[in-house]
Amino acid sequence: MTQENGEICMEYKEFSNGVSIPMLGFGTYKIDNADVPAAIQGALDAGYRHFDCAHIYGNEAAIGEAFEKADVKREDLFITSKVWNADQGYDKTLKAFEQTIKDLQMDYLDLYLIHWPNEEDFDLTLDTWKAMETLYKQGKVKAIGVSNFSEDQLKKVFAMCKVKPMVNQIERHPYKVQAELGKFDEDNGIVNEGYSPIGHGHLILEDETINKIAKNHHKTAAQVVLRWHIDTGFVVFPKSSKVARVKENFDIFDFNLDEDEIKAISALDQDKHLNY
Ligand SMILES: NC(=O)C1=CN([C@@H]2O[C@H](COP(=O)(O)OP(=O)(O)OC[C@H]3O[C@@H](n4cnc5c(N)ncnc54)[C@H](OP(=O)(O)O)[C@@H]3O)[C@@H](O)[C@H]2O)C=CC1
Ligand SMILES: O=C1CO[C@H](CO)[C@@H](O)[C@@H]1O
Repeated sequence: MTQENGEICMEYKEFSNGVSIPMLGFGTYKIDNADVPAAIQGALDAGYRHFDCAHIYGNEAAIGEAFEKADVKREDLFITSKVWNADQGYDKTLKAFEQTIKDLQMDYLDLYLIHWPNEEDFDLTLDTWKAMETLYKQGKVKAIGVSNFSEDQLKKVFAMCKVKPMVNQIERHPYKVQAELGKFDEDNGIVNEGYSPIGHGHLILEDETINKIAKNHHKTAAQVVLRWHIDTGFVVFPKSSKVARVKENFDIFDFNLDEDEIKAISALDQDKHLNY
């Protein structure tokens, strides 16, 4: 669905509880505190309203400060954060959440995620999920989900949960298409989010096939890759500290890829991890 939001053109995806998320957001990993004010203002000016944050990124307080100073209403923003590995467990998660909303200067989050599963002690992760459910029931978060979870780990959550995860945020780009897990998520009513959507700045933007398609559309390789994500149902949030790129990455709502182009990009899959 495309919506005209004043001047802003955006596509949205709906969670199983009816809450909708803008399919294009802004990633905040590796944005230095000193660069946060300009980055957040630049992203707002370009039209972004969805911001992907995390306690471990070390910049939530600076991001909160930037929103406080910006001319934007809280209800117009979609804010995600994630509970870090060291904060897993029921009580620690509730405490970590309070720290995150204090840093962000907000009284609720739109989406809260478990950042990583604990593979050695998955019971701890299941306790963490119980805390996510508590936050959801208390109305402190509009939606809850996970990140970096496999199909097996999701099945273990399904077996104990009262509220199913609404999101799985996973590494995803043309060299790591995640077809199987993406389909599993979709079949189970979980919205897919793709992190490092342009390969964390590695390789993807030099790819010959992608550049050929980009040339045909008079678009850049980054724009074509972001369009591919959205056309294949993934929510994305590229990061850039450069104003021109922040704008370029948002300028993807005036074209679509045809079926052959989508197939050609998906065929580039090498199951290659690029988030290094
Ligand atoms: N859940 C998880 O475990 C993880 C979640 N994430 C989330 O995903 C977000 C995005 O992923 P990230 O790893 O940052 O990688 P991205 O795929 O967004 O790539 C970011 C890199 O690409 C460069 N770049 C951005 N736009 C362009 C462009 N148009 N042309 C050329 N280069 C460009 C940036 O450089 P420059 O800034 O210099 O422009 C930066 O080096 C993160 O910020 C974070 O919010 C990321 C990793 C793990
Ligand atoms: O989101 C991410 C980026 O930062 C973290 C580490 O600092 C990663 O582990 C994580 O996946």
